[in-house]
Amino acid sequence: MIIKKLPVEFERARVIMQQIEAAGFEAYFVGGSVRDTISGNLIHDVDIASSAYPEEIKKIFTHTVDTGIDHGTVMVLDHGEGYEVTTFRTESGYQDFRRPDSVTFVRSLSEDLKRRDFTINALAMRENGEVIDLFNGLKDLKNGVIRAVGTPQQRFHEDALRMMRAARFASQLDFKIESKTMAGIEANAPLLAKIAVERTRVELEKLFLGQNPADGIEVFVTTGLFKYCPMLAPFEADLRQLATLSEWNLSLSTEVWALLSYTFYFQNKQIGQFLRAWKTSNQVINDTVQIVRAVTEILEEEQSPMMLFQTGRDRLVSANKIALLFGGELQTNDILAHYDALPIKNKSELKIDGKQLLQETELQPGPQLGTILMQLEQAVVNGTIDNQHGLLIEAARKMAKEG
Ligand SMILES: Nc1ccn([C@@H]2O[C@H](COP(=O)(O)OP(=O)(O)OP(=O)(O)O)[C@@H](O)[C@H]2O)c(=O)n1
Ligand SMILES: [Mg+2]
Repeated sequence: MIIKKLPVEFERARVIMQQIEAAGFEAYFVGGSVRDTISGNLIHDVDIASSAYPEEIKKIFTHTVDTGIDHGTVMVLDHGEGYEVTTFRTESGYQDFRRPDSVTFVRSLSEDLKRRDFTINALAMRENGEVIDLFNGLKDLKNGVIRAVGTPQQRFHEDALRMMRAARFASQLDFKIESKTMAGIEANAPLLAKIAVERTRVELEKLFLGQNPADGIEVFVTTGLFKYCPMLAPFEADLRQLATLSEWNLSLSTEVWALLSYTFYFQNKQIGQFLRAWKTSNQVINDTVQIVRAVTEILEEEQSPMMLFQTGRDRLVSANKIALLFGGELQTNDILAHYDALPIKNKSELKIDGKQLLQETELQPGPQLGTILMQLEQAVVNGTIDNQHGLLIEAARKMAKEG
């Protein structure tokens, strides 16, 4: 097979490949970009594999950066773009199921391709668009099949994350996993526990953000992979329930965590524990807490002004996506119209602050000051006091007297 019209990302990289070839080495496009081009999807990063050793690549090009020299990767800089060129390699001695003990550089493309995870990811392409298909990857790509290269057991022992990748590709590409590969995942699922949680997290997020999350989740649960992920083991039934949902619409990783937290009925504290176990950022934890609370209110059709205010526009959009998955009936636009009609959107818009309260009323520094500020904010958000400085001072004096 020859791909006649290459995406622009490849066109730009061709010059690099031609220079490597002119120096007497081989160079191929490999990995996801080849797979995605053949199946007509957009590509994001172009990976190049070469028979040249890193030192040889560095002699060919003036501008290079050692981005992963130990693994054989050098970045070649060309007109402001960077291209990762990785030497063909085999990896040996996978003691811990995740990182090879040593990387051996080789001169042969087939040695390199046969240690890749799936046939659809083991395609290579010359700079002229000619596809090299040593493992029937093209057929699997056409038929929508995820099949390990060679023996599944070996591939998953080399890197147990590949089992999550299989579930992720099932959703992302809407492909089916071939039966021996599936059996290999079932048999080796416990090895996933050895993988750094950050790596697993990325795959799980991609799974939920793919074309067919229901099928991806089905694989994740049926193979037992979920049992070897932080805090998911008790939730088989809930995960299965998720696999029955349709009209998937998530687009942000935070939405994935909010969906899971909502599904498992986690309270704020549990959301924190859950997401810390998955090593997400504090930002994701905060957003998730707010989104889950909003989903609950939206589904109960009681959107209080304070909830809208505290959730904020972007998180309301996320929350309603989750509510819609669970049969919510509110249009996102209607919720946003309510939000947009709030008297203030942000604390800083309140026409009073602590300093002014101290200067213009008899209030003293201390907890009462904070309480009164909060009550004023609530009153303005709920529309019971207009956001005017004089009115707020007056209300604060009254609160101070009553309090
Ligand atoms: N655990 C892994 C990770 C990657 N690869 C190989 O390295 C390539 C590039 O890896 P990566 O960019 O992580 O994945 P892609 O398949 O390119 O998918 P994506 O589109 O998400 O980048 C893969 O296609 C595959 O050939 C592998 O064999 N085993
Ligand atoms: Mg890639």
